Amino acid sequence: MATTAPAAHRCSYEDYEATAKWLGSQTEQRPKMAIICGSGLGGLAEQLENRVVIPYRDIPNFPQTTVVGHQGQLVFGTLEGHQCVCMQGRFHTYEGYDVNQVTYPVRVFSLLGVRTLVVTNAAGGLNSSFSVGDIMLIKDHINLPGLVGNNPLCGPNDDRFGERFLCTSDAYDCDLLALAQQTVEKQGIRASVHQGVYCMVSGPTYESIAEGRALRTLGADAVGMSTALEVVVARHCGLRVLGFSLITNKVVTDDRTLKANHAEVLVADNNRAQDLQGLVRGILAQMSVDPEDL
Ligand SMILES: O=P(O)(O)O[C@H]1O[C@H](CO)[C@@H](O)[C@H]1O
Ligand code: HPA
Repeated sequence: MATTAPAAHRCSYEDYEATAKWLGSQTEQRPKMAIICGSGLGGLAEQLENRVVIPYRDIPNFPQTTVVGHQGQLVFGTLEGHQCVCMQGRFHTYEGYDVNQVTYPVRVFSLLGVRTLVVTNAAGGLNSSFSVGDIMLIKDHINLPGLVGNNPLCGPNDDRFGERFLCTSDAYDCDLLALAQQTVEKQGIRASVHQGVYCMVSGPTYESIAEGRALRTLGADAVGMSTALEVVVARHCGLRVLGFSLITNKVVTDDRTLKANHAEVLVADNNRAQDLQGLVRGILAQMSVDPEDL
């Protein structure tokens, strides 16, 4: 039987606007910051004050989450003085969504007034100095799907969002990264936090031994099945980006008896998600709050 990639799901500017307008009618909160919670990392959204929770199923044009560890709701609220909107659950291409659906919320957030995107993910460690439970501050990415044509910016460019040819050499904001590193020093957690390169693959297969080795040779420190597409779209609409990977497993690069699995990913999240939450909160506490948020 022939298999085909999901047909391109074109979203018009009016679709994004309609979703943003609907969300704007559900809450008076106007967040300047959006946080995407990775697999098993939705706990951050529980920490928001003045929470307004909106299930994805109620939101016009929104996809639905299908992966264990991704709840499927937006949570508006305040974290360390910043008005935020958290995605408790994200979308992946391996679920059958195309790149425009996976990144749909990011453009909606930009229309809502969001200026900073914080992305988090669960990732497999490729760098041999990383341990399970470590945090990686993302300093750069390899957008493997994008490099071979599955880039959300392919197709007609909508200048209302951004320019045709996007530069991604500065995708992860240097100032935010420096602030994150300062917070790491302040919290005394330097031994378990690293800076590194995230490689996005499409999944849902975990890497073969040869693939794991190849990704390491390419220069990746961690690998996952998300994030890069969201970051590309965020940068296209001019958002600043700060990214974190929680290293939930070591990518198998030699021992054939070891097998990665999603249960192991969620267990590691469960054990270490609070460290990541503490770091994100510490960074936000040091970021100046937009006067409009007060
Ligand atoms: O990137 P997030 O959504 O955190 O999830 C990661 O964990 C899942 C695999 O265990 C994949 O979805 C991978 O991308
Ligand atoms: N590979 C790809 N994606 C992942 C992994 C992994 O080892 N762990 C969590 N997400």
